[in-house]
Amino acid sequence: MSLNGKTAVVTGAALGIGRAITELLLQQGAKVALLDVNKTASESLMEVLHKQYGRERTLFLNCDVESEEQIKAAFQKAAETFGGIDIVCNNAGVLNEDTWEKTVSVNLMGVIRGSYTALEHMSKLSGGRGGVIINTASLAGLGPLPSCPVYTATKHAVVGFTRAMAAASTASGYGVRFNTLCPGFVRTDLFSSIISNSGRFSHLTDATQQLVEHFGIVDLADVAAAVLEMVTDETKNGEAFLVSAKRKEYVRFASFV
Ligand SMILES: NC(=O)C1=CN([C@@H]2O[C@H](COP(=O)(O)OP(=O)(O)OC[C@H]3O[C@@H](n4cnc5c(N)ncnc54)[C@H](O)[C@@H]3O)[C@@H](O)[C@H]2O)C=CC1
Ligand SMILES: CC/C=C\C[C@H](O)C(=O)/C=C/C=C/C=C\C=C\[C@@H](O)C/C=C\CCC(=O)O
Repeated sequence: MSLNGKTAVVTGAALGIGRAITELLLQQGAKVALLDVNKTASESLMEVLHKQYGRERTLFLNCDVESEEQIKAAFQKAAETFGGIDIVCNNAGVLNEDTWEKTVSVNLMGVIRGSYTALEHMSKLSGGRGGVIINTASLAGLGPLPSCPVYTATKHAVVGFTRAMAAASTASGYGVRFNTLCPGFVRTDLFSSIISNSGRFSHLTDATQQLVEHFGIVDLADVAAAVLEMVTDETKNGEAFLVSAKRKEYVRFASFV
């Protein structure tokens, strides 16, 4: 699937993985609506993107994925500006075991809000033209991160939700593919916050460091490339792409039926 003329919405687009996804989608010819709460970082990135891609193919929308109202307004504005939505990356996420309710609200509920709002615009049953939704989980969506049990729970939930939505979409005829991205450790602001944000489990950060040493640090470019593959390969639906420094593979889940 070529991305020329396609429209993407990326949440958490201002920094880290979201920025890398945004820049790769733009390089591939897409138009991108960048949704984020960090206005300073977003405006700084938009200056860079305007110089590189012009002003017509990007749109920054200040949007907190904890707010249903803000998500709906941002997706509506993106659809009106670019004439529809083809690709959504529900990527915004936080890691904080102290403010764990917020972690759930952003990482899990934000992905659910984004997925359901995206379907309103993309589903062929509601006048959309179909497309693909990529939800960002984590390696912590596949295995336990002892210093971050709530973060781990949100990421496991994103994997399960996304796989179930892929099956529901196929059964319903929405024409929308759902896949989940499971990156390993990536040097971003979120990664750097692990020690200060482990809360009552801060005594376990050594165990996390051992996991970092085991899995290594993966490049942002490799993470973004995995997203591009799941976006452009129209055979991919219900997949979880594990991307670490040493492994890049679609996860094989046990089947009980
Ligand atoms: N850095 C890592 O090692 C890994 C990160 N992830 C996941 O990747 C995603 C992106 O994380 P990073 O790029 O590492 O983090 P980051 O902290 O560098 O960037 C996160 C972006 O999301 C935005 N954001 C945070 N809360 C928001 C909200 N309520 N509404 C809208 N935007 C919001 C931030 O302003 C920021 O621009 C997250 O879902 C994270 O859980 C997954 C695996 C590995
Ligand atoms: C330090 C946290 C920094 C960033 C958070 C980010 O989401 C991240 O990179 C988290 C990584 C968590 C890894 C957690 C546990 C790994 C568990 C192992 O049991 C293996 C997990 C999956 C292997 C999959 C497989 O098929 O073998």
